Amino acid sequence: MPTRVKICGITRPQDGLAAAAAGAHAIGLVFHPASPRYVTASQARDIVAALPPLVSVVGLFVDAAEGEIRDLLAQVPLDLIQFHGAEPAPDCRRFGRRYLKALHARPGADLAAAAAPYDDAAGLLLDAFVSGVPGGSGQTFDWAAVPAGLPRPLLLAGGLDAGNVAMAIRRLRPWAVDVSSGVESAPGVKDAQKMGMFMQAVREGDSPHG
Ligand SMILES: O=C(O)c1ccccc1N[C@@H]1O[C@H](COP(=O)(O)O)[C@@H](O)[C@H]1O
Repeated sequence: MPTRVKICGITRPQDGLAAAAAGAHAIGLVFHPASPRYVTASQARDIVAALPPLVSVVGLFVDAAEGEIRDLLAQVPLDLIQFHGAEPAPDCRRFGRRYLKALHARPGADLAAAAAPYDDAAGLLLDAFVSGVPGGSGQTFDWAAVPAGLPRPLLLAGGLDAGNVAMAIRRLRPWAVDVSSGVESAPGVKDAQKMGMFMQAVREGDSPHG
């Protein structure tokens, strides 16, 4: 099965289109105001409207208030919600939507234990832990910390780029990889060439001859 790719932190319709043209299966929209990739509901709607069909749209929140998330869900057609903070499982479930739960690979963390409560998640996304930065840090983490038997499909994130993603895929065989800063020319501005090179590297990681 080819590794799925989510390109996160799309802020402009042309970047969403370029991600889809490069072959991304999903794009991520960041609804965390402190992020350089933050988009409003209106910007998000414009990005979604420009996308071709069959590209999934993931809305990313970091410890957002329930009302804020409900408000967004009413305004923007999202396929999945990504919870990228310290949201407990009941808070992720209460919207009745498919969700991804991000877990941060703090040194020494027991990721299998951290994952256990999210047994109804559509997927578990593992990202680097960087103090004070919830995500989009461009930092990798020690892939040896990834547990063998996660209860849900693994989405690998954290500092991926065209130079390391093939190695990550060969080593961990994740269901999907998720990239943000590794395919940018500046924070929040995606680079079509880097996205193309990333997709090519994913194919190399998937290839038995790679
Ligand atoms: O992208 C962001 O700005 C962001 C902000 C807050 C939480 C999560 C965020 N992005 C997620 O972080 C991972 C890793 O990013 P990177 O590739 O290391 O830059 C990314 O895949 C997003 O899902």
